[in-house]
Amino acid sequence: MADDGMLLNFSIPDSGILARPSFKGGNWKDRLTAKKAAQNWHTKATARLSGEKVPKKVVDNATDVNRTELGPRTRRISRSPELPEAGERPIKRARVSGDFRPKPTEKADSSDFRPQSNPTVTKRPGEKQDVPKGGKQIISSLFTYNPASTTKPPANERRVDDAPVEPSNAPLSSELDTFTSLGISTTLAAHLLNKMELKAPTAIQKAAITQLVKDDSDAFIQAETGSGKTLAYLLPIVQRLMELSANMRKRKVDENVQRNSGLFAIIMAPTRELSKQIALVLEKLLGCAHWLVATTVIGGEKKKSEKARLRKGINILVATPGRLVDHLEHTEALDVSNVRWLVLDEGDRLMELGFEQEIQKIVGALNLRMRAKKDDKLKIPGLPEKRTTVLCSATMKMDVERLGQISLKDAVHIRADPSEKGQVDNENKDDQTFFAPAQLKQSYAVVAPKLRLVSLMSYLKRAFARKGSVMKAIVFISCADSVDFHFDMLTGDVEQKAQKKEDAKEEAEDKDDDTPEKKKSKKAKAIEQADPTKLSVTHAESPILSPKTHTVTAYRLHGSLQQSLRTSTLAHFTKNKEPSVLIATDVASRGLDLPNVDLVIEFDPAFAREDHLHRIGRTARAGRDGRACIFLMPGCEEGYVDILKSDRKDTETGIHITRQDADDILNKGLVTSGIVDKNAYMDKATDLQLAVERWALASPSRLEAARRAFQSHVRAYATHVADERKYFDIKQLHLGHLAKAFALRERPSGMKVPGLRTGAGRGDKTPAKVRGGGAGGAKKESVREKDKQGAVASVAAKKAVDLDLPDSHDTEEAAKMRKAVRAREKFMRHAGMASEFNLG
Ligand SMILES: Nc1ncnc2c1ncn2[C@@H]1O[C@H](COP(=O)(O)OP(=O)(O)OP(=O)(O)O)[C@@H](O)[C@H]1O
Repeated sequence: MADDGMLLNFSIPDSGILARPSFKGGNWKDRLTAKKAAQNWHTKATARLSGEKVPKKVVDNATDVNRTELGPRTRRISRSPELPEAGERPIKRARVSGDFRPKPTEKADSSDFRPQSNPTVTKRPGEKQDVPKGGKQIISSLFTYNPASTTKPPANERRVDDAPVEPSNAPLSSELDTFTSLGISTTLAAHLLNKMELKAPTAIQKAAITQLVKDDSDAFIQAETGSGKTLAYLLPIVQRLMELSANMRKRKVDENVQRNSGLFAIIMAPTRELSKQIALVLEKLLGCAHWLVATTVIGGEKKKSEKARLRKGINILVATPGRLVDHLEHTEALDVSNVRWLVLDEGDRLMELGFEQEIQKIVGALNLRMRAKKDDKLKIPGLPEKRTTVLCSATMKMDVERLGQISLKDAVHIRADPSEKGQVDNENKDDQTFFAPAQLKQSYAVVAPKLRLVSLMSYLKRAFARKGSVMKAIVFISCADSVDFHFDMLTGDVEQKAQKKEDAKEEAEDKDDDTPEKKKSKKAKAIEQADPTKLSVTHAESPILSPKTHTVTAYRLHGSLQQSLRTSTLAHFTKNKEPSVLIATDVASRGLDLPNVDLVIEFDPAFAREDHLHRIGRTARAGRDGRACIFLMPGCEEGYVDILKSDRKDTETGIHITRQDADDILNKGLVTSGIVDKNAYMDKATDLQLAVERWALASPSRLEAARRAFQSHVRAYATHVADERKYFDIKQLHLGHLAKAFALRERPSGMKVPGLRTGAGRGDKTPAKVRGGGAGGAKKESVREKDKQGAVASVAAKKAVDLDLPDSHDTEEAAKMRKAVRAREKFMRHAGMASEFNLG
């Protein structure tokens, strides 16, 4: 080639072509990594240029640096020669929020938590993101580092769904078992059949009616949930009052019993909901004896209108104990001298809530006024001489015995023996336990803490996927804050379907004159307003649970809601004929008869076995089918299965209880049939989790609600009864993982919730993840001692969570609960049981 005289300028700067760049941007770790990597590359390149051999150590160092700083997923990048060019931004972490996808084959070999300094959460215009203190968020994989299950499902486990079981609480089927054969009048029996569609009595009704219609002895009725105990005591009372009326007519004393003839029966129940429910059944029953008048006196209602009703005259009264005492002391018109039937429904709960003193007062007042009336010439003819007291309770625990001592005398023990249905069973006095209905199909789900939220949603999505398969479900949660969080999440636009639609619409008609700032603030306001964290909203459509074909409505219920709201929520849920789910605390676990509940989910296990039986007893009532599932975490909680297996008495090895695992639940709930990728559920679950996290981060009030829910949940966890705390050991709880189930991306230790009491049971400085191991016996002991002291000091606070104490509304129940807590605390101090803050 000819030389055309061109000169090439190869002059190089003094610093040389391999100048070290200065690094800007990223955090200090990233800058250090990039600097070291570039340094290494520089050394190698200089060596190569000068024809030297590259020292092996340098190569290894580079790899090591990148391995330590960038984590295992970036190893491939660090080994490649694509090191940062001079002036380029350093290598970024591979896993960032938003584009994070778990690899099914991923091996857990580094820290699960990856702090993100710049989370790439999609921020909608106008949305605020409350980034935790220090700007760090933890976005961990759902499917790594989960604790392994300690138990294995038996290989040949029989599916309980397939096994036919005879219902244990159904009406009796023999032709001989009719209401009339028990001593109920044909008028009343006809009314039961025609107006209430009740053909035959249940076993406990048969036993109780037979006894109470003919005898004035006191009685203790014990039967399983949904077996018709309410009618078992109401029917004999109404029957006896109808007879009294007939007697008056016969003797020409009067036409009938009138409302001003006197108060003859008092029914006491521990909660307002239960009182109202009993009053409703009674009202239906009195449809055939309209001259008999019943009413309720319960806390939370207007005393003035109650007084007015009492003044007009009443024959049967349904009451909560506190309000009744109030009227006994302050309402002159309330004359109890004719009371001949006193029923204490849910006796164990009455005692648990600390109503002992009130009951003592009531029984004392009844005795006193009855005695005073004995010689009265105006006595009603046919009225029994003696008062019959009936105590209903599922269990015969110590406190029920105490209640019996206060109120009963030579009582007959009435229980329906499954072997001889309808018999009064006086033999089995030692049998103090009670069982779940036989036809109830039970299962347990072993779900790691991180997977709890997505598993619950997945479970519910599947349950409601087909209209008609599940019409009503109840999800039990340990505390009110957590109920609020889950309700808000289920009714929120988590997947932002509505938001996306609105955005598109707004973009299309973006003709208004608002400045961008104005638009932004409008949107932020709208997001805040749409937030259902306001307590006045107790039911709403659940977009996330509603399939395309139908709508699912979510409800919430807990003790911190105003009474009127609780009542209207329950009424709405009861009347709703469409699929619906009630998220509730134990306020809904006792006695409530909510029709057509097909499924009960114990998302948080109950604080005691009795409560668990009451909860699952909201389904499978009066012979109907029902399903119940309890969520347990891998580890010590799995031991609780033994307790669940003892739920029925008539099997030697315990009941069959089906096991479900999280992957199975996620697969069935999130993956549409036909998808062959067996790990597709992981992607779906991750997307769902991220959607919920983004939703929670999008509003400060939601984030605060999530934090509050998490902290209250942890406190409530510490209040399981002493006997069962080996299964629910707070020291085994992985708080970091659990926080993920509340859509939180921050370390539990740094979490601050305004207005929430500091951690009960341990000092604030105790590490978030409290584990037994580590620092040796002395330290462990001191932590335990601290726990103990904290526990005792805050016993009331713990119990407040346990009992779902309303914070601000000083309701009758709340006052009772506090009183009970104080009484127990005192008792425990005397008995030297300081560490036992939750007696079963
Ligand atoms: N003889 C009967 N035939 C059919 N259904 C009945 C009969 N008696 C009661 N029921 C129905 O059974 C359901 C449960 O009744 P109830 O609430 O009295 O049960 P319970 O034993 O008090 O339950 P819990 O222990 O949960 O309070 C109600 O819906 C009621 O209408």
